[in-house]
Amino acid sequence: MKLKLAIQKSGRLHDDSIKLLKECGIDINNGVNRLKTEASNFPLEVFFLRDDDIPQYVEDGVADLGIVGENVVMEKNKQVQVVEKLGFGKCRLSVAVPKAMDYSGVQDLHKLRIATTYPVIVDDFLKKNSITAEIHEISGSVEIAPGIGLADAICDLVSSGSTLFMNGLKEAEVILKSEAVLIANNGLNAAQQQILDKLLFRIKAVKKAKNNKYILLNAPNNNLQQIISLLPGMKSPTVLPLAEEGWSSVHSVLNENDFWDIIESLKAAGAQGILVVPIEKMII
Ligand SMILES: Nc1ncnc2c1ncn2[C@@H]1O[C@H](COP(=O)(O)OP(=O)(O)OP(=O)(O)O)[C@@H](O)[C@H]1O
Ligand SMILES: O=P(O)(O)OC[C@H]1O[C@H](OP(=O)(O)OP(=O)(O)O)[C@H](O)[C@@H]1O
Ligand SMILES: [Mg+2]
Repeated sequence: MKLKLAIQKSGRLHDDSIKLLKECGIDINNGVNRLKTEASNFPLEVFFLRDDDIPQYVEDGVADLGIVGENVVMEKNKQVQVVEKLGFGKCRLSVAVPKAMDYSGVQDLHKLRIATTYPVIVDDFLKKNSITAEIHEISGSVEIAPGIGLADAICDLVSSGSTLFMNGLKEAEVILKSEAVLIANNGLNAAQQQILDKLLFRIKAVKKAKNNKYILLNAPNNNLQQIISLLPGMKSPTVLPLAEEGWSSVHSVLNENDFWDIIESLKAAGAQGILVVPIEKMII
């Protein structure tokens, strides 16, 4: 028994999808132009496909699992379950208008022609806001549409905003925020579910590790309690005596988000020789 996983053949999600599998300890041979491969050390077969097709394949059971953006899951609207957010491919789907346009709110989209590759999501957004506009579906290079007179506004993915900027557009409305997700067929049997659980266990350990750092520091014993109180740790920090009298080595795990604030407080409390090390896997 093997699970079949569909990932993007090439494009924004390809490399990170392969990297995630590697970090999960799954070896796949993804030679150039291969459209299908098997993991050598995990019950997984990998298909390389256009991302737009992945939700349909997962609904049909041609693939059991898929890695796609939430934007594609919403647009395709197939019967699949989203099992895990993967933390990469982060972007937003936004409406953008020409920089010179006087835009003050969604009502300004009324009667405009909007070019997009996301007609379903845009239609839904317009309906929810009671706006009547003309959706012009195109399959790529969306940002160029207003500049060549094809549309008055667009709806497309944005991350840095540089594509909008280069095409003389400005972001007007964020319709949704998206990242890559693992989707699964709704009818997995018990044996398939067991493999998925095994994969999910590894993905969660990799994700957790990415959000955390291992920290080591030297603390003067006379301020040890204060320094320990600043460090959460998985259970509680490890404290070891240093060879030099009056000092201890303190080890702990810190969340990336709290990181800089805590480092500053630690320094202020007399901590020295602070080392911060990435964690490869983290199992709680
Ligand atoms: N600029 C971006 N920054 C971050 N993530 C992005 C960005 N653009 C797209 N993505 C995410 O990556 C996914 C794939 O984007 P890509 O541009 O490679 O799609 P595509 O051109 O439709 O590829 P395909 O050839 O597979 O159909 C998008 O659906 C989205 O979830
Ligand atoms: O805000 P930015 O950082 O500029 O990113 C946004 C651009 O990225 C995506 O296209 P991509 O570069 O993946 O090319 P594509 O047209 O081949 O999908 C998206 O369709 C936007 O055009
Ligand atoms: Mg596509």
